[in-house]
Amino acid sequence: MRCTESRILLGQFYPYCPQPDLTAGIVPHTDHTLLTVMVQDQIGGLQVKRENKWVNVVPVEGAVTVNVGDFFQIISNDKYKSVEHRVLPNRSMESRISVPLLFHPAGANSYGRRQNANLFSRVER
Ligand SMILES: O=C(O)CCC(=O)C(=O)O
Ligand SMILES: [Fe+2]
Repeated sequence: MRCTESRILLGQFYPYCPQPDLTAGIVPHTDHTLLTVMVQDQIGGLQVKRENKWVNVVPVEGAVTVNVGDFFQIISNDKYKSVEHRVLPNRSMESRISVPLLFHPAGANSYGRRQNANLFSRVER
């Protein structure tokens, strides 16, 4: 499996949201990636689920955020969990920008693991 051959770079723009209580933002999900590496500005809004609670991912200047994706969970046989996350509607008067780089496995249409006692069966994409 060539883990880093398929890459997608996204530029995401979150304008100020005047009615955040009526807006979903980016709904809770896990990334269907191996890894997601993201830079973001200082506005914030990204949250990860930890011990059943939503926790803010506080932006740190010069730092990248790295999410373990679904494929990492699969090939690690559940040792590393794909992180559930969401983005709240932007309450700041300034727009927010994030730039995630998504790393997907490439070169095969389905993936499984060779260890005994796999927790996951094959996954088609
Ligand atoms: O903009 C963010 O902070 C996260 C975006 C995200 O979760 C995604 O694109 O999958
Ligand atoms: Fe995501």
